[in-house]
Amino acid sequence: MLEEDMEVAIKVVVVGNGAVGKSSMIQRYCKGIFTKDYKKTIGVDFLERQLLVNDEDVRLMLWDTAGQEEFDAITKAYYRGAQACVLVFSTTDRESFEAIGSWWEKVEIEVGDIPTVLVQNKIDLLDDTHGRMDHEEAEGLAKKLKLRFYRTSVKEDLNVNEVFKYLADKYLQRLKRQTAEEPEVVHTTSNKIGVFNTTSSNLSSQNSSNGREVISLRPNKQRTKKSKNPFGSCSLL
Ligand SMILES: Nc1nc2c(ncn2[C@@H]2O[C@H](COP(=O)(O)OP(=O)(O)OP(=O)(O)O)[C@@H](O)[C@H]2O)c(=O)[nH]1
Repeated sequence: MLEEDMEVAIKVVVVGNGAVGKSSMIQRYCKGIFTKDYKKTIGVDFLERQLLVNDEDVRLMLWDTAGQEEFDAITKAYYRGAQACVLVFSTTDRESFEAIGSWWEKVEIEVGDIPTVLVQNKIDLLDDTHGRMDHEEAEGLAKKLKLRFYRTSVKEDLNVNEVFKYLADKYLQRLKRQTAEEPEVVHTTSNKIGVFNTTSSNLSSQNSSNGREVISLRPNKQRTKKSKNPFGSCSLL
């Protein structure tokens, strides 16, 4: 058990080529919705969701990075402090699968070894013969990179929760090991381990500033079509 009055907040970056379904996955998980429209992500955005993992309150902050190379320079800064990662490719886009290695390297270079999963999204389109991905190939890559592998359909809401639950769980295990090894670390508000002291704030209030350390991370995101509130029904930090 982690120390009382501490809340674990985990910054998760969701990366992969453009149009593989990163924004959709985050929206599905945080807001429970799916839209067919494609709005290219420009820059960075995040949504959050709280969940309970082994009786531990965990706040996941899901960072949506643009898959398009032209935004590389903007997104680079947002890897900083990431504590877990989802590498996404699409069933209908072979190139997005081939790009996984370089996305993985990029994350490693920016943040080192963090809990990571490999996700093949859009499995509802498996029968689309043009884009069919070889099962073994994807599993082989997961093995090679030593990553847990999930097949998801954000559209059908298949396996999305499992991806984030696994990451939260994996992160907590690591955090506990780290805490056991260096007990003093848990008393800090260090972004590195994602533990925030929440004693002075009202946890039950949606508008509380219990994540005030995070405010400075709020991204500036625009979309190519009609702008929309990226936080929607999720609580603002
Ligand atoms: N059929 C199907 N379509 C999906 C699925 N997930 C996402 N899509 C669609 O794929 C398109 C791209 O999804 P986005 O979530 O915008 O992709 P992205 O990876 O965030 O793209 P960038 O912002 O360019 O990085 C949209 O039209 C989505 O509706 C899925 O599981 N199945």
